[in-house]
Amino acid sequence: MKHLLTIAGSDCSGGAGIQADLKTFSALGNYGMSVITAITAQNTLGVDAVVEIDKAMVKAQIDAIFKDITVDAVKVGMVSNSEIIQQITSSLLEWKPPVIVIDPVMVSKSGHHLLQPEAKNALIKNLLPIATIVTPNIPEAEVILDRKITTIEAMERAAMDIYRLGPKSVLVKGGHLSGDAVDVFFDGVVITKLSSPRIQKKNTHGTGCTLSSAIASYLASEEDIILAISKAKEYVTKAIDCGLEIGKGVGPLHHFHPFVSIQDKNSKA
Ligand SMILES: Nc1ncnc2c1ncn2[C@@H]1O[C@H](COP(=O)(O)OP(=O)(O)OP(=O)(O)O)[C@@H](O)[C@H]1O
Ligand SMILES: Cc1ncc(COP(=O)(O)O)c(N)n1
Repeated sequence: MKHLLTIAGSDCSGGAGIQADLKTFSALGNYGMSVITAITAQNTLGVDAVVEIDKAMVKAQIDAIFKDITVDAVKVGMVSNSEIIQQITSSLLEWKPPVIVIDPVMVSKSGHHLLQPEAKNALIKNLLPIATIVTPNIPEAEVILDRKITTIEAMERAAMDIYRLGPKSVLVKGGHLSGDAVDVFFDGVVITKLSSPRIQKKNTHGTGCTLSSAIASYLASEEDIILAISKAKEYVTKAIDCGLEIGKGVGPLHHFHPFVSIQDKNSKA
């Protein structure tokens, strides 16, 4: 069992953020821990309110974990503002976890800004360079590079250009294009495309959070990075396929234990 830490925002409705991350860590057999950067009041319909946590409290949470417990991998999600970003960066540089997955969360599926506009540069200058892998979706890659991305070829160029900003590798996620769900990975040498059939289901709240947490889980187990991403994509694909009809809007994914078949889980859902 590996020790996984998520540094992210809380989603009280349980579909995204810290809650999705912890469910993913557990489903993949790991011990999950959390540092909360913001509390959101949200549900399957949208985000009603956000309270950011003071950077001193973010630091205190990180220190409390690292001075006591070995951390095998960290996933960073919603980070809100530049003060919190700078704090997380300096804390991670101090404690040096072996794996850092950065999911540069900017806007919720429902359209609410989760990263303040002033924080974009801090995210690019501070957090991206310490990432083992950064996992932008297409709208996030567009904000990072300040240009439109509408094709898989443009995703490939985007992965290479984001790599130049300093992360060890980049995965540009294709959930926002049409056709097959194709993600593009670049490790500085080779482009690898990972494709899965697009599932025509509406309950996809928290797909990005789930994928990045699953990547962190598999990297903690020292999987080869392409194998880790492939396994994580397989996990998120199954979780979308079993998405739950909970709430009146875009419902959450179903986090299931890999040893339990989807059919068993469906009959219980
Ligand atoms: N309908 C779908 N069918 C199959 N795979 C999907 C679908 N939607 C997204 N994916 C996959 O889910 C993963 C997350 O991608 P996506 O682009 O949705 O991230 P995201 O926008 O950051 O998610 P979110 O903001 O909902 O957390 C990727 O591997 C993507 O290819
Ligand atoms: C706390 C938090 N973190 C991340 C997301 C992104 O997830 P989605 O794009 O599915 O809304 C979210 N809605 N809330």
